Amino acid sequence: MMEISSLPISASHRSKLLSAGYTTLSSLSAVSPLQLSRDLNVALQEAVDILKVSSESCRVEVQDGDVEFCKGAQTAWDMLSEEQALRHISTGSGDLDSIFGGGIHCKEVTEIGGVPGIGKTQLGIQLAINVQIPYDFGGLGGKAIYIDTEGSFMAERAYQIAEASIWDTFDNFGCQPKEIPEKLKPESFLANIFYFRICSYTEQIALINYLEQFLVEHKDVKIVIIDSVTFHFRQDFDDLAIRTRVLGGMSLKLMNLAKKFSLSVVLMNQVTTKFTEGSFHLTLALGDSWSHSCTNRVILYWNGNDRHAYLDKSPYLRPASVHFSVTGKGIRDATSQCKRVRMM
Ligand SMILES: Nc1ncnc2c1ncn2[C@@H]1O[C@H](COP(=O)(O)OP(=O)(O)OP(=O)(O)O)[C@@H](O)[C@H]1O
Repeated sequence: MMEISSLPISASHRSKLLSAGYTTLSSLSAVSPLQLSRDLNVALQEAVDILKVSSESCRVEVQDGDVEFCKGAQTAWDMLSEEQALRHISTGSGDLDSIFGGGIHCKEVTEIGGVPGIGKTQLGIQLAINVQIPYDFGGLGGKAIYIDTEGSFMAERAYQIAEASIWDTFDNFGCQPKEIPEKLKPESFLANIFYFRICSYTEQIALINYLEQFLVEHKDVKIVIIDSVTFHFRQDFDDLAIRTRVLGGMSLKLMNLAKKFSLSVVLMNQVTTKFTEGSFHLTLALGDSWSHSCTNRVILYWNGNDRHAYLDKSPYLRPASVHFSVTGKGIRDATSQCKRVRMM
């Protein structure tokens, strides 16, 4: 029977496992991440990572070529406890976080739709920064992948948002500027965003197929942002049936990655106008063919001069609408005074 000593994990995790009585891999097969994090007194994410390594090492050859995974059963109570213990990624606005149920959830695909200029890219950059807030300061201490299909990501803007986010986080904890650790500089935050510029739908499909390998090599990535997910599919695809099939496959892959790597996938999407019941409504680009692609969907829209967000789809939260703003510091609770015409 395989021993804990053969697991490719850190020496400190190995000794914590042994001290807590986990001596064989099979002793880990039925334990939930939450239970393990309590037993070992480590962060939930560390427990998830240990269990992932353990289940990978626990593959047994059953017959010629057949491989089976030894996995313990998980109860609904374990699932709920895990979900409650998982940290969410803050949008920078408490109000906006509230309609997502406390921020953007890991293990889920969240779609954010809106008209040009409403702030989708700003929100994407903010999330790529906020996912890096250290664990001790209420964040995930993760890294980000930013897949830019439109060329709208601005590194200079990311620097500004990082500076403000670092300052606000430490300020909330009553820290003085000199107490901010050296490694928590905007430069380091930018260095933790893996940026991919995509210029066609074939590049996008190829990158999504490659993502799993990249994530295996970069396990600390906790968010993948695609801005915007449908841009090249709207521009370059003529055959609608094939487009629907390709998009369906892509969204399934993204959902699986979110679950497997316990990370959040955020898909930015354009909205278009649709004429129904005698009036124009805003609908997400690619409409019905794309409607099952995400777990949660939020639509950003103008209401007079104000930016609002509407929770359009969620498996467990009721529809809600909040006011938010885009400021020099990034996404914040509403204060915006900018002038716009009503669009929804
Ligand atoms: N430094 C800043 N200070 C305040 N507001 C800003 C700043 N930078 C950008 N904005 C606001 O964000 C808007 C642009 O938002 P963003 O690029 O995120 O829109 P978008 O929804 O991604 O649009 P598109 O679909 O065209 O990419 C600007 O019009 C401006 O109102």
